[in-house]
Amino acid sequence: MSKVTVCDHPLIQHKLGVIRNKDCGTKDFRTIVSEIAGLMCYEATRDLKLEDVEIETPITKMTAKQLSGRKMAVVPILRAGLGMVEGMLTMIPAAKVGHIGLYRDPKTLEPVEYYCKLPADCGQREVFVVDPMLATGGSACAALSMLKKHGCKHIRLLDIIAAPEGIARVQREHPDVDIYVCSVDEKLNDHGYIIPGLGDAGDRIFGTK
Ligand SMILES: O=P(O)(O)OC[C@H]1O[C@H](OP(=O)(O)OP(=O)(O)O)[C@H](O)[C@@H]1O
Ligand SMILES: O=c1cc[nH]c(=O)[nH]1
Ligand SMILES: [Mg+2]
Repeated sequence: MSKVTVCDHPLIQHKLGVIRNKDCGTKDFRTIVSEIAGLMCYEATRDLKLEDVEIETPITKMTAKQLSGRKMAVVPILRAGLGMVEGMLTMIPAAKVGHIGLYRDPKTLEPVEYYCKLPADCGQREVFVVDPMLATGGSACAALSMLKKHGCKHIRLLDIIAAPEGIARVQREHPDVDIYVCSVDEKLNDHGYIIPGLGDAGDRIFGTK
């Protein structure tokens, strides 16, 4: 069963409070989403493997550490997930970036696919799927299925805010995928929006409403 980690670091929780506020404008919203993504990346990479490496400091020889596990990839779910890419790459600059285009049909709430471009070797990589919102879980589950069809076997899902319904669906359909969130909110409203949430993340990042 997917492990759910709530990233409860005070800096993350403070920043989350700022972007939830309806008066937070596009510029600040975009900047802070990126900052939160960087901090979430720190939590979501905590168990990466290290190996010893012999180096020489300006003073003496020593045994240092370096990452030894799989190479990494960041995969945003378009559009809102794009807001988390830069923050992720500040922490893991060598990661490749794939893109999955999905939007949620406002009437049916079903995800509609419109784009998929992944690194050729994504099956060998540790994949970090990023999207600020996990609501019904339809978009995340569709993205995870697309990645698995392309051979990805080691996937983690990072969402800033999740509804309990979305977490339950990912756990049911993709029990091998661990989930990292900053908050598990109360519930969904009749239109599939997270309560209290922060509204439409894509619109707030790109200023489209
Ligand atoms: O869990 P779900 O019920 O599928 O909802 C979550 C999805 O909805 C939002 O995207 P949206 O469809 O608004 O597309 P956008 O990023 O282009 O705004 C959000 O960024 C997720 O991808
Ligand atoms: O609350 C929600 C639900 C889905 N997508 C969003 O951007 N916000
Ligand atoms: Mg949207």
